[in-house]
Amino acid sequence: MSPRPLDRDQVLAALDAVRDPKSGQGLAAAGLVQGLVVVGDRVGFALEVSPREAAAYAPVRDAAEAALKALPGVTRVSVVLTAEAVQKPARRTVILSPQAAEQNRPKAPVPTDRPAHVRRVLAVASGKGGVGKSTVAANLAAALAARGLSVGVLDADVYGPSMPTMLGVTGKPEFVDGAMEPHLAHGLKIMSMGLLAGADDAMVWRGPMASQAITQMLTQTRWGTETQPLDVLVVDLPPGTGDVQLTLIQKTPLDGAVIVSTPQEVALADARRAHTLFQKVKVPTLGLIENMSGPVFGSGGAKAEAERLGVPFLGDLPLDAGLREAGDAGRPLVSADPDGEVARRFAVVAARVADVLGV
Ligand SMILES: Nc1ncnc2c1ncn2[C@@H]1O[C@H](COP(=O)(O)OP(=O)(O)OP(=O)(O)O)[C@@H](O)[C@H]1O
Repeated sequence: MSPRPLDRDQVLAALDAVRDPKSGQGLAAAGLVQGLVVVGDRVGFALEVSPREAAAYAPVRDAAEAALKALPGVTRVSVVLTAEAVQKPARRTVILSPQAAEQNRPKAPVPTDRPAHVRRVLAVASGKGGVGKSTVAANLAAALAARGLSVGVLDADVYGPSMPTMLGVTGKPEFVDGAMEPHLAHGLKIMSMGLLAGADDAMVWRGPMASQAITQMLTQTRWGTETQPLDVLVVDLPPGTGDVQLTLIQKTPLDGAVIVSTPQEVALADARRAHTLFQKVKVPTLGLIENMSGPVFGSGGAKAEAERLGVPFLGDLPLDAGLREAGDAGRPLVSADPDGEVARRFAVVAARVADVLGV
C-alpha cells in the first residue's frame, strides 16, 4: 500500500509537538510557522523569530526538521530560520470605506532597508534561463575582487541556486551575535538560498517565503563592518521577467543592474524585457554583457541591442569549456586562471562596472 499523501494538518500537528522555548506552546500554536509549503513529499516553512533570538532558535529549527522527517511520506524538509528585522505595523482597527481601503492597499512591496556596511548593490539579471547569468555573476565578482575591492555574492536564484556549487561552499551559515556569517571563498563573501535550504529544496519556495529569505540574506548577513565595509554586493537574481523577479527587484535596494544575454535574437528579446522591468522600478541598467560569444552562437548581438536600448555595452565573454569546467569544480575561472584570456575579458567588464558604480 502506498503511503497516504501528506496533509497540512498532519504537518502542523507534528510541528506543534515541538515546543517554542519562549512561550512553551507548540511551534504552530505559537505562530512561528510562516509560509508553510506542502508539495508531494516535500515540506518547507520559515521559522520567524526576532533577530536577537535567531541563534537560540537554531536547535528548535533542527528539532522541527527532525520531527517533519519522521513523518511517513516526507522525504525533503527545508526549515529556514528567518529573523524578522522590521517591526510589524500594529493591526488596523478602523473600518475604512471601500475607496479609502483601496487607497491604503499597498501598491508594491516595500523596499527592504539597505544592508548595513555595503557601499553598492549590483544585480546580475537575465531575461531567460541558461544564458550563463550565474557563471557571469561569480566571475564578475571575482574580477571585481581582483581589482582590490571587497566583494560579496548573494545568490537570490530561487529556482536553482547554483552559487554553492560554482563557488564550492557548503553548510548552513552560522548565526553569531544575531547575524549570519557569510562563507568565505576565492576572496568573496558568499550567501545563498542553497545554503539556507539545500539546493534541491529551494525549488518548492514561492513568493513570500522566497522573498522573506532573500530579505534576510540581504539584511541579516554580516557583509561588512563599520571599519571594513563591503564595496560591492553582487546579487544573482532568478532568471526571467515574471512576478517573482519584479517583487525581488522592488524589495531589494539595488544601485544598478547588468543584464546577461547570449548573442542570439531570442535571448536578446528577453534581455530587452529585463531592461524594461528595471526601468519600471527605476533601477538603472548599467549595461548588457554578451556571454557565449563566438563562432557557435555568433557575436555582436548584445552590442547592437545595447545601442538600440541606449544602454552601455559592457563586454563579451567567449563560449569556453574552461569556464564551465571551473564552475563545475567550484572555482570561478577568473580565480583559477587569473592570467588567462577569459580573466582578461572579465577584467574589462569589471573595470567598466566599477567605474559606473563609482567604487
Ligand atoms: N561562456 C561560457 N562558456 C561555456 N559554458 C558556459 C558559459 N557560460 C555558462 N556556461 C555553462 O552553461 C551552463 C548554464 O550556466 P549558468 O548556470 O551560469 O546559467 P544561468 O543563466 O545562471 O542559468 P539559470 O538560469 O539556470 O540560473 C553551466 O553549465 C555553465 O557552466
